[in-house]
Amino acid sequence: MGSPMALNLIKTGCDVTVWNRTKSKCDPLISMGAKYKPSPEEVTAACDVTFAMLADPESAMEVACGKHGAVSGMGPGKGYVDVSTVDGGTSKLISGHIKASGASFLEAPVSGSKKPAEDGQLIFLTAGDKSLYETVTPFLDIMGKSRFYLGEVGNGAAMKLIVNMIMGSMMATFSEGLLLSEKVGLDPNVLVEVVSKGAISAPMYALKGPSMVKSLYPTAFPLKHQQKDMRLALGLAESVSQPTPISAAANELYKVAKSHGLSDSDFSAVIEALKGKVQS
Ligand SMILES: NC(=O)C1=CN([C@@H]2O[C@H](COP(=O)(O)OP(=O)(O)OC[C@H]3O[C@@H](n4cnc5c(N)ncnc54)[C@H](OP(=O)(O)O)[C@@H]3O)[C@@H](O)[C@H]2O)C=CC1
Ligand SMILES: O=CC(=O)O
Repeated sequence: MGSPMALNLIKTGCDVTVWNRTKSKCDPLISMGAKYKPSPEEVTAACDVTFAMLADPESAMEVACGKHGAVSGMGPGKGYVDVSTVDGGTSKLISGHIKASGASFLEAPVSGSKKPAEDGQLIFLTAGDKSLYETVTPFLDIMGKSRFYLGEVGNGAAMKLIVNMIMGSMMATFSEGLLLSEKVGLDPNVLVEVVSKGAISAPMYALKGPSMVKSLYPTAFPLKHQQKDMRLALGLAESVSQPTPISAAANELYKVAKSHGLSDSDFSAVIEALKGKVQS
């Protein structure tokens, strides 16, 4: 996600400096004009605004607050925008460290997958320092099609987790429908078409249904990240005693799919967890 987002900034003429743990993934961006720094600390020291796109709460914390992390290069007048999908608690911790340096913080997880990231069509769910939100609006508008400012840090994370909790459950029940249709002698491709015509139509079903029928799961949104989001959303629900039995059941399916080696496949591979025999 970070690569296509950075690429869109570069293409529109922004002065972009990049870092990634695996340096080779920066090379295409460098060849497009990005500068490179060898640590998060050196990126934040060199830039007015830094966007961070990391896998999960642990990596977001490490890159922000670890040795040679982003916080070390921050200071008054600078801004840190974390676009990773993490829980509100992690976001608040990172915010606290960034703000202690005198800098501003915005959480801004994104809705939309690999293709929307490439096309500059992401949806930003932001919360935190309003002045930083206003400063980075031109950049958000390059990388995305919509943006929401949701108030205090934690609200952006919560919105993102709720959206992905719904998405994960939708994908799980869609998988059940595809397999059931096939078992009762219906063509699952026709089911995809029928669904696309009615009130429950969703771009996700039309996009992923045909390849799911062929047992193909080209990765847009890795299954391991969908399961992470289900887990974090269930934690959020637990914190306010909100029953979420359907999402809890769906989460179990993603865990089964992970245990069958499908972590790096697209999250639509959750359908494999419902088959008698699991592909690897
Ligand atoms: N893919 C999608 O469709 C969407 C993803 N998201 C969210 O965006 C985030 C990124 O997703 P995506 O790009 O798909 O994930 P990837 O797994 O492709 O990328 C994860 C990134 O995190 C880095 N990373 C992981 N662990 C560490 C660590 N310990 N220290 C430093 N860097 C680390 C990786 O570095 P390295 O290259 O070295 O492994 C890589 O740059 C996730 O939070 C995901 O939930 C949100 C919307 C859509
Ligand atoms: O987080 C995933 C997405 O598609 O949005």
